[in-house]
Amino acid sequence: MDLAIVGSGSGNSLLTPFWDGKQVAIAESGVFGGTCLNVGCIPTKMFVRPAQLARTWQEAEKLGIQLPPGRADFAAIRDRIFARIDPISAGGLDYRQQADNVRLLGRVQLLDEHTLLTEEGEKIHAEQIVLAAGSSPVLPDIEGIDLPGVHTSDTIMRIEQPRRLLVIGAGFIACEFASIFAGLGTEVTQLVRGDKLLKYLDEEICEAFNTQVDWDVKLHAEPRSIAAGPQGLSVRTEAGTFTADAVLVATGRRPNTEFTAPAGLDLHPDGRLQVDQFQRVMRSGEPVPGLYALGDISSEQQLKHAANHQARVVAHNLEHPGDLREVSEADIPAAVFTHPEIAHIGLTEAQARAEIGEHATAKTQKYADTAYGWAMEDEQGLFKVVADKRDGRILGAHVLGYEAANLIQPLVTAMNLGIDAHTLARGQYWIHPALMEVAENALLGLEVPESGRL
Ligand SMILES: Cc1cc2nc3c(=O)[nH]c(=O)nc-3n(C[C@H](O)[C@H](O)[C@H](O)COP(=O)(O)OP(=O)(O)OC[C@H]3O[C@@H](n4cnc5c(N)ncnc54)[C@H](O)[C@@H]3O)c2cc1C
Ligand SMILES: NC(=O)c1ccc[n+]([C@@H]2O[C@H](COP(=O)([O-])OP(=O)(O)OC[C@H]3O[C@@H](n4cnc5c(N)ncnc54)[C@H](O)[C@@H]3O)[C@@H](O)[C@H]2O)c1
Repeated sequence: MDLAIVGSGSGNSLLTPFWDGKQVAIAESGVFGGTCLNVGCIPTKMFVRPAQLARTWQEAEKLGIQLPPGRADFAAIRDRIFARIDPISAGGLDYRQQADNVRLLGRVQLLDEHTLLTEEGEKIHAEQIVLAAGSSPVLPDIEGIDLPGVHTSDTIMRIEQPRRLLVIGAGFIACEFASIFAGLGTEVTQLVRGDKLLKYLDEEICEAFNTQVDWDVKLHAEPRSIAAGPQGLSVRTEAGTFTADAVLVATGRRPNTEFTAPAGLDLHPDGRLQVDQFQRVMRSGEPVPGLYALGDISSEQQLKHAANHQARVVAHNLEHPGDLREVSEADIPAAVFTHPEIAHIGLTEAQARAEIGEHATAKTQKYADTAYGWAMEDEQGLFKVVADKRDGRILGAHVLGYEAANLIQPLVTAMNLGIDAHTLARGQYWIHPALMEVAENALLGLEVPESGRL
């Protein structure tokens, strides 16, 4: 083989026309297409949109429009989503099966940098290998975790709508599903081990999010056990026992590295593979030529746009071993598609103050204080920018509210392309009275040097 790829998620995008006519193997132990397509970003966001629509009657009422509260047909939504997604996965698999030069394998082990071992005991030799095997949910080791009705993100989207749902965890996945099911009419109780949801956020945004969510949250409620009874599934915690028809466990994801154990590769303390700036996998502190990794198996941020960028770098490096390209060191933005929505990039205000002390400046602009915010009668939205007073360098941006994931993008552009805060604010026209003016106003509120632009 010229190339073997483990994982058909982001790994599947590596097969550019360069590989036509060369011998390639793709190993996939699960559903073709990986997490994002089948059980991750795409189906979740296809549930987020109807959950948002089901909530619009509340905003409409504020503006003088009486709409009936949204009533979701969960089964129809679920079936529509998977009727669209499942054929894409099946089509992707079929396309690879039809290709003369591609061999499809099931679960494999990595024996060394050139050898995979299939479950049937066949050794596959490849000149170059890419490890793109992703990550899997981590489950707490408690009694009842394997009861029917206890789900992870891998299964929760295919169930019948529960009347009551318990969500365990306080991260991205737990919050997004709590928001989806609450929007679609399920009674959601989120059980949180610590004292807040999404604790890694900028403090001000975190506090606003925690006070604005429209489902029930129980803090200091680490699960001890789960039991099935006549009323449903009961989760016992130090804050009491909670009962529902289904339980979602969203307590983190672990990189899938077990299959690489025979090859003795270097791991970070959090379990992901160590890679160098060219995405080459490390062993005994040295990069292994021709062995690459990308995506959740080696990324600090388990995000699809990070995996996609790394896949472009790896695709180049596989094709040009004598002209390796480095992965970008730019800050990676992220969004949490909850109600309210959140987006962020770079340093929080507290992190900036810890790094540069009094040189840090921050400005939070409320959506409510812009013209479009008046039109929306918005009471929730916040747009925060963190910068360095000395040169106006933008260090971070944190947005909470309507369309946060879209509204943050100019700040991502500025940070990635090195545009300072005043130049970003005054170096362009901002359409009036679009909601995007909230970013302009936040930028103009920072204590930063003027760029000379008016
Ligand atoms: C519920 C959920 C929502 C998400 N939402 C977002 C979002 O909105 N935005 C965002 O940016 N990110 C989101 N993510 C994260 C995103 O899905 C992942 O970062 C991304 O899909 C990782 O891609 P990957 O190519 O590394 O791995 P995957 O797409 O997981 O591909 C790895 C594949 O390798 C296979 N595999 C594993 N071991 C072996 C083996 N030994 N042999 C053969 N095959 C093997 C697996 O079956 C899997 O199909 C979400 C994740 C989840 C779970
Ligand atoms: N919109 C997005 O971009 C998006 C959406 C979903 C997932 N993701 C990616 O997937 C990754 C994994 O998401 P996640 O939410 O599973 O992980 P996470 O690490 O963000 O959150 C895990 C949560 O589980 C809690 N927890 C851990 N062990 C526990 C235990 N024993 N009992 C109770 N609580 C426990 C933690 O305190 C934390 O709140 C994210 O880091 C993110 O990169 C991204």
